[in-house]
Amino acid sequence: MASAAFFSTCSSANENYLHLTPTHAYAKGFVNNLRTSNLPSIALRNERFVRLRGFVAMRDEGASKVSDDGPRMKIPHVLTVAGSDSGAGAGIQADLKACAARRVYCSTVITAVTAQNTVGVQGVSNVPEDFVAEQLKSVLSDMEVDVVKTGMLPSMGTIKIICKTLREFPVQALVVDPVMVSTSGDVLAGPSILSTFREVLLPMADIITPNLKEAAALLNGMQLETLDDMHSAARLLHNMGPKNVLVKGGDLPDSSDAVDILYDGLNFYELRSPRIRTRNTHGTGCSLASCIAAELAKGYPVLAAVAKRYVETALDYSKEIGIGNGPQGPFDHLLRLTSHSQDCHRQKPFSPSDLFLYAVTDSRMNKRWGRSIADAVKAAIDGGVTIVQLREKDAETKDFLESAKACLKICRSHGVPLLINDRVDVAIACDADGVHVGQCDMPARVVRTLLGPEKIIGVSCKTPEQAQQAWVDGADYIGCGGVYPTKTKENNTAIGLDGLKTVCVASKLPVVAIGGIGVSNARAVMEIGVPNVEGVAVVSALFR
Ligand SMILES: Cc1ncc(COP(=O)(O)OP(=O)(O)O)c(N)n1
Ligand SMILES: Cc1nc(C(=O)O)sc1CCOP(=O)(O)O
Ligand SMILES: [Mg+2]
Repeated sequence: MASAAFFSTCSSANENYLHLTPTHAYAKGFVNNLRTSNLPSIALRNERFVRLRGFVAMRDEGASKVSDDGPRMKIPHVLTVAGSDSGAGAGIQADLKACAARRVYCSTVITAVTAQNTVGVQGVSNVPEDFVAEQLKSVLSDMEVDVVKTGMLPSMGTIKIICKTLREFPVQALVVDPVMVSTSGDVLAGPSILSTFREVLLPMADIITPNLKEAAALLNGMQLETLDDMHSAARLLHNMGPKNVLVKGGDLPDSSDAVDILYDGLNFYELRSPRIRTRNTHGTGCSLASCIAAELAKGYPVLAAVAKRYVETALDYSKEIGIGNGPQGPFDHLLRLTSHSQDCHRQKPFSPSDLFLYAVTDSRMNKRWGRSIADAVKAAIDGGVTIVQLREKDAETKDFLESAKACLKICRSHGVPLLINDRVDVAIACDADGVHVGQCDMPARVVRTLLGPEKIIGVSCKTPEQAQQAWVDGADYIGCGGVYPTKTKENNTAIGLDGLKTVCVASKLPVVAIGGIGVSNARAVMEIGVPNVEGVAVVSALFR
């Protein structure tokens, strides 16, 4: 039965849950209690970002405004300044789709219009520089842009106008994708702009994202053929002024992996992922840069923002689509173009906001209530949980697999991801959305190899070092706890809110807090003041 304390929480939200099952009602109580605390968390993200970037003043708009017509939530906003691609695989069109996929608003300033398809670029018409300036002013003077991302900049004048306008309307970050040559090999910005690029734009950039050809062009034709060459290029480009350099090694010969090098002036990070063999790679550079801009706009630091996984997933997903007859096709940014009839049976791409209310099942608790795992999961989803993990420590493998399949059906039909605790074999067998592993389970790096780029991987972490390793291993999020003492997991040390904060600050991945969390203390967890706490994971508060 639901407790009196619970109902007092609910009645404060003016809702009557007496007709609901306890799990359903408890989940609703969480959602109501946390929903209001999510707004400050967005505010804190923006505040932290401003601090990270070294700006003295907070933007005075804050996270949410209250006007006569109700509250207005601040939405992360990227402005892309780039060329239009009539084939819509790259340029402005790719940027819009990538930002939409990352759930960020995207406004556009068009610098050139290209007649382009999967064969190549048939024509280019530059937008007059004055009109680029006018578009920039229209957007920046009115809308609260967080991050500007640049793509095709066809003339020195255009580059100078952008830099001048950004000095007048400063934003939190500038992402520069130094587009010079299209994937088809057509020149989009000639050598005449190189010096302006180096001298004016690069010093203002928070991150630049050249591929090997672009890095070579910026470095006067330097040969880039090995990983060592990429390290040297990143260092030399960093000397030109950008705060971070991402040299993309997709074109590196003789490499089975796609390796990018990120250099922040202090450390090199080798970002390695399996090379995805597909013709549909047109627009990957624009999309990755937009994705980075989108994550920066949400408040993530640069290292976490370099979300290669999104582009990998989209490429992997789009291998079979056939658009156009040329050698390089566009990919499916929103993962919506195929499997029309089975939309509800396909996995959605992971979003950190999925972690908001994370239900972890417990076979003993379900048994005590005499209900199946699937019934428990259904009730939790009806109550508003945003992700489910099946943690069935006592179940026989065969029964676990059957339950997992039943739960997956329910979860997919509600758009809620389903993860499996510990058992990678069960996850593969039922095609679950991912796996959650602890420090004594299969290493996340091995799990990633087994599950591929599309699946969600979570790792339990109690220390900053473990959080760093989870990121290196290719996890999507970390579970951090126990925040409070819990009876659900034996011999589990509680790290408290301070311990949680220490791990979150070190983590480049989104975090879900776990351990002893209930309706009464969930808000305190969400409000610890770090931007990457995305939600709370609970067992007994939902299922006991
Ligand atoms: C979201 C989340 N965080 C942490 C854990 C704990 O995982 P682990 O340390 O592997 O312990 P067990 O759950 O396997 O006992 C979790 N399951 N979920
Ligand atoms: C499964 C689990 N992992 C933890 C960790 O600290 O990693 S705490 C925990 C149990 C959480 O259960 P409850 O919500 O009932 O306290
Ligand atoms: Mg485990």
